[in-house]
Amino acid sequence: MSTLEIVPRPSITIVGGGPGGYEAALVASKFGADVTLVERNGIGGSAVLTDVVPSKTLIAAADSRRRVMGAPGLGLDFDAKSVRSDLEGINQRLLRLASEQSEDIRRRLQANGVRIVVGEAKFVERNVVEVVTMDGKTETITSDAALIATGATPRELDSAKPDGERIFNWKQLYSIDELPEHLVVVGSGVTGAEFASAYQLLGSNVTLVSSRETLLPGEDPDAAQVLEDVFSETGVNVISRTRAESVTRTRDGVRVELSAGGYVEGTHCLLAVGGIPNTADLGLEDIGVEMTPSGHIKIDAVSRTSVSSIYAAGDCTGRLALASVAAMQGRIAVNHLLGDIVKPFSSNQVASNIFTSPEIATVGVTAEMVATGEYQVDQHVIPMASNPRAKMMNVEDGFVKIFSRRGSGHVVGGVIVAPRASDLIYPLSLAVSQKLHVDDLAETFTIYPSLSGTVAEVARQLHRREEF
Ligand SMILES: Cc1cc2nc3c(=O)[nH]c(=O)nc-3n(C[C@H](O)[C@H](O)[C@H](O)COP(=O)(O)OP(=O)(O)OC[C@H]3O[C@@H](n4cnc5c(N)ncnc54)[C@H](O)[C@@H]3O)c2cc1C
Ligand SMILES: NC(=O)c1ccc[n+]([C@@H]2O[C@H](COP(=O)([O-])OP(=O)(O)OC[C@H]3O[C@@H](n4cnc5c(N)ncnc54)[C@H](O)[C@@H]3O)[C@@H](O)[C@H]2O)c1
Repeated sequence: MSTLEIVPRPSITIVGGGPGGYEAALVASKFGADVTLVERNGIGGSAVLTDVVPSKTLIAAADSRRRVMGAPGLGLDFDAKSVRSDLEGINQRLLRLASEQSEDIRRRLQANGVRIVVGEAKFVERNVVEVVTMDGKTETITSDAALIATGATPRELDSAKPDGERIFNWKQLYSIDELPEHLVVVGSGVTGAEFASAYQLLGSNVTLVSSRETLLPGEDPDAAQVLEDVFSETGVNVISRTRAESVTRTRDGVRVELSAGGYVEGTHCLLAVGGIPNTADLGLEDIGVEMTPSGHIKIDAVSRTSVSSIYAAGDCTGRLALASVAAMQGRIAVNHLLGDIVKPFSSNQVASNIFTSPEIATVGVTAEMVATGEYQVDQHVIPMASNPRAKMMNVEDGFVKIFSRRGSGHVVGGVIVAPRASDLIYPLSLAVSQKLHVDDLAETFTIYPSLSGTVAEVARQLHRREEF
């Protein structure tokens, strides 16, 4: 049951202006709530200003360089080696795009009647938030309900402090004007893999320090293997099964001490060792909001915390740290608290993409769930290299994999490793969320020739004849 059924025009305070917060604000104001959004930095949050938008814009430039440099392989005759990356220009463009997008969202929120308060929020009671505004004043906001969407901050190692000159976290990277000659990336999660891929494609030498056996722990192992092979072919030096013990400055670069012994030197270092939730200074313990040992806010499937009038969404909750998930959780929270029909959040339907070259997109059931016996599936894989359009485009790496539920034939998951896998995954995502059968995919027209033809072909291979 919703908490606000009997309030005619409920008031909602939203803390955090990232996708978890701003999406919820738009839905709540559309349904007539009186919405105040508090943000201490910029509207759009880290997603727009420092994380998703800047990194994907950098990657767009890196991927364009890859395609230009690969053009002689298609029969175009020019000196592809002379394509130089103007990092200063790339960074100026991506920061401009991020700031314009932030401004677009701010305008949309204001046009929808959302009141924006710039400042740092803290709960002083369950229904009272105190905001220290930019000019040092304190504003007190009382509301019927609240949504916390405060995101996360890069994790730091005591022995490797980012200085924004040679040692960086992912938010500081965009101040570099000259392309690093040798970038050492510490951490082989999604952030580390994406930046390693991008900087190598822009022209840097890249060393990736991975504490794990394989890249991208937790992701589809076949996809991680494709990326390892690509890294090996393109010269990204991966040092596995060793942690960075410390990172220090040398006279003209950095030195990374490794736990397995030895060290690696480079000109710059990126620390991509995960994030910690922004929940420490919100006053949540005092008002009874339960947290996990890692400092994330505990929520249920409709984003409600242990206090029924307070909801939480996004990276501060520790569920799949994705902008799309934050936005979905925020929408679910607002729909629930306003008494609308809500489909509870299901991680088994989330689609995500790793923006390396090639991209790695996944949806639904994972290889790990299959391996642990959580799901009984049939699966089929077809390499991209066999696709006619891929041959025309000189695409050699990647594959399409589909998982269908054994017995019923419904599509429950899939993986696509290909250029623009982020776009190609949509039919599989639709199939998973709408419980489509492999035959539905198989019988749907695709374009000839197209990369999506392989999606339909994999589905055809999973067709089972009726036994009479
Ligand atoms: C390098 C990188 C690339 C990524 N790329 C992708 C991608 O391609 N696709 C994808 O889906 N996800 C991506 N992610 C993940 C994505 O950035 C996060 O999942 C997303 O930002 C979460 O949104 P959010 O609303 O929870 O938090 P955020 O976007 O972090 O926003 C939270 C906001 O809350 C504000 N805030 C915090 N505390 C307070 C307070 N006390 N008072 C007022 N305001 C406060 C912060 O200033 C911040 O603006 C990436 C992450 C990283 C690190
Ligand atoms: N394209 C996208 O959607 C996208 C892009 C980037 C990040 N994200 C999301 O953000 C979240 C965080 O990802 P992330 O990659 O920043 O963090 P992560 O926690 O997933 O990975 C960090 C990695 O660093 C390793 N590590 C920690 N300390 C180390 C050390 N001293 N030396 C070497 N390795 C060390 C960890 O073992 C881990 O594998 C993820 O949930 C991810 O999905 C999404």
